[in-house]
Amino acid sequence: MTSVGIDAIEIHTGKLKLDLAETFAPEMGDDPEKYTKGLGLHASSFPDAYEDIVTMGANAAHRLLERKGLEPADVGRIDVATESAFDNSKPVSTYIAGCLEQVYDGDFHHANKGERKFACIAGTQSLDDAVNWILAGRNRGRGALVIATDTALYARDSSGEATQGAGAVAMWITEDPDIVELSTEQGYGSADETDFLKPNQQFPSVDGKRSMQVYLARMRESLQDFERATGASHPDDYAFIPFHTPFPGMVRKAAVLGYRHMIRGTDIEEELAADIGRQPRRERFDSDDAFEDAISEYVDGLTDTDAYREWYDAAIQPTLSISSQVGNWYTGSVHLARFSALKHAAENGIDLAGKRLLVASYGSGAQAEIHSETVQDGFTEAVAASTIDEQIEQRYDISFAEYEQVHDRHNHEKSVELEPFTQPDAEFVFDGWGPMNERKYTYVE
Ligand SMILES: CC(C)(COP(=O)(O)OP(=O)(O)OC[C@H]1O[C@@H](n2cnc3c(N)ncnc32)[C@H](O)[C@@H]1OP(=O)(O)O)[C@@H](O)C(=O)NCCC(=O)NCCSC(=O)CC(=O)O
Repeated sequence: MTSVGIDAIEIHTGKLKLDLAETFAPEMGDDPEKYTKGLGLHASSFPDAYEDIVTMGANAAHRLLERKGLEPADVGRIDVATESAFDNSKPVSTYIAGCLEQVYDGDFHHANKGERKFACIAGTQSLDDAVNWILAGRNRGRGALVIATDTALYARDSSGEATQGAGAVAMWITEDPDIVELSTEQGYGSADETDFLKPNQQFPSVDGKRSMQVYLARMRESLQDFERATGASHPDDYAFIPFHTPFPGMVRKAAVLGYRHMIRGTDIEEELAADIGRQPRRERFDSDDAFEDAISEYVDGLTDTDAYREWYDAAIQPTLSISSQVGNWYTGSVHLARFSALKHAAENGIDLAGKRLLVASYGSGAQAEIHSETVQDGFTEAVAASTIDEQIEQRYDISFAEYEQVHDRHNHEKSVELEPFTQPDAEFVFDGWGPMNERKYTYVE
């Protein structure tokens, strides 16, 4: 069967940085370790005054096309995933195509453009659409540009303010890809939930604690569904497990439950039995509550074992490095997690070619999806070309007063002017409003 997957990835972070421990925590009256240790977050990225979901997506896509030497004629689809759209009709992909047409001779009139919405999982769904389009043989030799772009802002003085972020991930989907090939097997866990939603409002209504439970429940269902297609999973099957990462602390909770599930009935469970016993089995308990208590106790013990720690440090921790510096990018978040892991492997000489990743996406409302990916020979070179470290390093570090202005600037209900903190350089910028209330963009040399 044709090998289809991700051939190139480019990332654009919002150019401003809010330091959560140094700048945000003191203003909130919080211990900085709530952020760095509890949530696992050091900083959030924010868009500067001239940035938004279109500029971030277009700049990531432009760098990708340039690096791969691609022209508009090579692109058969532009799929944008976002939950920060500002238009209920005209998709963000048309704005991004309009930006790119300013800098290329050709146009994208032949390219199918769309916008996917299902909270954070829409990025993975767009990837899926692109892969299926190629597998169906409808691409006529063209590739698909998939762009996940979001500005994750929460209402001021809400608890979600701790987990904000902004940026875009552009992915190039082709046959015989350089980075990863996607499995055809997938598992889903999907239910009508009200954990996090934005009913015609910019900032989410979110029940943070409940959203954590919904995340874990849907992840469990999707892993079970995946295993119906593939058979039981074992921790040794996967080099890394990139999760959707609203904040790294969420992944910590999901990882230990996934590990418990995967070791049940295996050699690892047997080896750990002397220390922490075997996993509680439901049939041995009189009530659900008693069973749940026993599971909690087992999971607490499991978290402290060397076997678990070593697995977590090798398969999970490397997926969190970018997220911990930039916060939640919603649709882009799981794709940052995959990229962090590949970057870690490339930088540490880990030979991943032929090894597999288990990619666990999630979107509130709520759905989880799990599939596997096989890393390709060209991954090291593809990942080494990224400028994400420099971008993170070069962000302008905002004060709390500046943060308040930036939040207002990007609040759709306020029209606040703001002097940029950074200087645009060879990139697309927001350039005001057109006569039909459309946003306008220019390329700054
Ligand atoms: C994550 C939050 C619930 C955190 O809420 P709170 O502000 O109440 O924080 P909290 O008190 O629970 O503390 C957070 C963690 O830090 C720990 N903690 C607190 N103080 C600490 C200290 N001094 N040292 C070490 N750890 C500390 C707590 O025990 C807890 O970990 P522990 O919990 O281990 O005890 C909130 O920020 C939030 O609602 N964020 C938005 C979440 C969201 O977007 N959900 C949707 C996900 S899907 C998504 O991305 C959206 C989509 O799909 O579209």
